[in-house]
Amino acid sequence: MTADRTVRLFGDGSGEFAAPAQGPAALESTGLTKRYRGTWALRDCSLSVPAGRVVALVGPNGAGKSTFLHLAVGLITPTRGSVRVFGEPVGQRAAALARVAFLAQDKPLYDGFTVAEMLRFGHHLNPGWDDALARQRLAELNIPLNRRIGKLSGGQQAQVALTVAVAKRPDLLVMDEPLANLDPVARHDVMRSLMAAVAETRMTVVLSSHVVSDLDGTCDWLVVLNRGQVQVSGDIDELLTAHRMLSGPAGSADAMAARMPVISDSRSERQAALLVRTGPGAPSHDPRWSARGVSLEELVLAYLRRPDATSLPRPALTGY
Ligand SMILES: Nc1ncnc2c1ncn2[C@@H]1O[C@H](COP(=O)(O)OP(=O)(O)OP(=O)(O)O)[C@@H](O)[C@H]1O
Repeated sequence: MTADRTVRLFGDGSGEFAAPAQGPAALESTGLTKRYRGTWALRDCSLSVPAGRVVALVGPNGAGKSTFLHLAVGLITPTRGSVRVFGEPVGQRAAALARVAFLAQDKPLYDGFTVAEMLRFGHHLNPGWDDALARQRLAELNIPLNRRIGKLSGGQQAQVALTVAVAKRPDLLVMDEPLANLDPVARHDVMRSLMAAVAETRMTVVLSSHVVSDLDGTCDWLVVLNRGQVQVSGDIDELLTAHRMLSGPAGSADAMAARMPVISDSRSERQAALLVRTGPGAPSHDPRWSARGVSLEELVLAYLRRPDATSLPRPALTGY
């Protein structure tokens, strides 16, 4: 028996990752499918997010992000498949949802309440409420308790909504577009205060966003949803390590592209740039070609432009 129960399945150059196998996943979906009348909002989504991660759920409009998050917190029921939170099936046991806080796209605040009244409301509804944490956060943010929610700026409202969610002391915090409608400074402030809360509470966070650059440097796990399907799920550092941008003569681009999975391929008359997935089994480079690392944004955009390309974990083998 090895101490690390993760079994690495690298070796064939496919660049696919083994899923970590320690403890129950914070969030796990199996064949998750949701159909609204004629629309398949989500199709056969299987993924697993380890506990303690900060997960970026990205995808274009209509990709199924909100549907996935609503299924994960039991607000809607799947057409097929299932979701588990810390090993407990969502929808069958209240225990799963007691550990979850959900921040919906339209922030769940009451404009007519003062901030203090909002805290009292949160306290009343949540047995695990941490009032000291809520008040400390709001004091640090200089948000007055006697101000009506409707009179706060958009950024302050987002901070109050985040504070209410964090004060529930969830093990899993799920947020649907928490940065939508915020200016760049407010987006940065909300992410910074989210990271402070994560450092303090060690909760797992899943947040959706359109703006990948907002998530870069703060999230450590990436899920890309596209057209209702999971295209990418994995540790961001591992994903970045496993992808390279290759540049070289267009004349030998076909030969290079045949060697490894190409996620994006852009060519001019003389030059070619290939974003590829490499792996330990990948062949060494042709000296006429140069390679560089990719940014998270480049990686996400490349996959979104190639809906048929995937980078998903293989099943982890435990106990061997
Ligand atoms: N209640 C509903 N009834 C019918 N169709 C729906 C419903 N909710 C979502 N859909 C459809 O399901 C698909 C996925 O929608 P969803 O809102 O989950 O995507 P999204 O990635 O969150 O999009 P956005 O980034 O625009 O918020 C879309 O085609 C949408 O029109």
